[in-house]
Amino acid sequence: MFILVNLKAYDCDPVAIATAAAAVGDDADVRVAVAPQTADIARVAETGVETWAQHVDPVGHGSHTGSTLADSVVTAGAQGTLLNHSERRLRLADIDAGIRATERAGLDTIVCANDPKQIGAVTALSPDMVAVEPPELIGTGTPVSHADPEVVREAVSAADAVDSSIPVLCGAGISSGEDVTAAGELGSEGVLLASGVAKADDPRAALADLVTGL
Ligand SMILES: O=C[C@H](O)COP(=O)(O)O
Repeated sequence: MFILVNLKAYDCDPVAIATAAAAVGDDADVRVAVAPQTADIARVAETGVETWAQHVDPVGHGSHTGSTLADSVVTAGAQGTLLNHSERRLRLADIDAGIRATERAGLDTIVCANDPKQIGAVTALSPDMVAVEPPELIGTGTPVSHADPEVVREAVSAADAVDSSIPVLCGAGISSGEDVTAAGELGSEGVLLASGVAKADDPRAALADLVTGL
């Protein structure tokens, strides 16, 4: 299982969480990555944890004030980026252009989608991975793997029908090892989570709990 912790814009210590994530991942031999704010990518990457961007813009070098380039996050130390997160929606053409920009930069992509139909559509654009996240469960602490297992199963089927080589992750409300195990049993090859770690009183303990069943 791949565990990607998205720190969003939460008021947390990205370096402390990254350091803990690297240690927990190493100890458990589980792939654990952290997606901090863009401005924190370099110092998070310096901890040795696998580092992801939360978003890049579908543009190259040029007159694009305020844009985040795929090349720039690679230079800062990112290995991959989320695209089309529920809180950073893109038009289909921009998702496609974003994936092409990441390919040129050598950056992996996880394209997020709300539901199985959208998962089928974005899988057709050939990202490295896709992630299904029902928006109504994001940040609730109610795990998608328990609250809506069918959406995970159907997302896996929808992606498989288009390209079975593209792994499907799920996210929303995931906060425990039990949730991660349940996600795996539904066919998910990873989880995308945020508040369960970023808002935890003890993020290291929260991270350790995530890998307990793996
Ligand atoms: O990127 C992460 C997802 O939006 C899930 O967020 P959450 O774990 O706070 O529900």
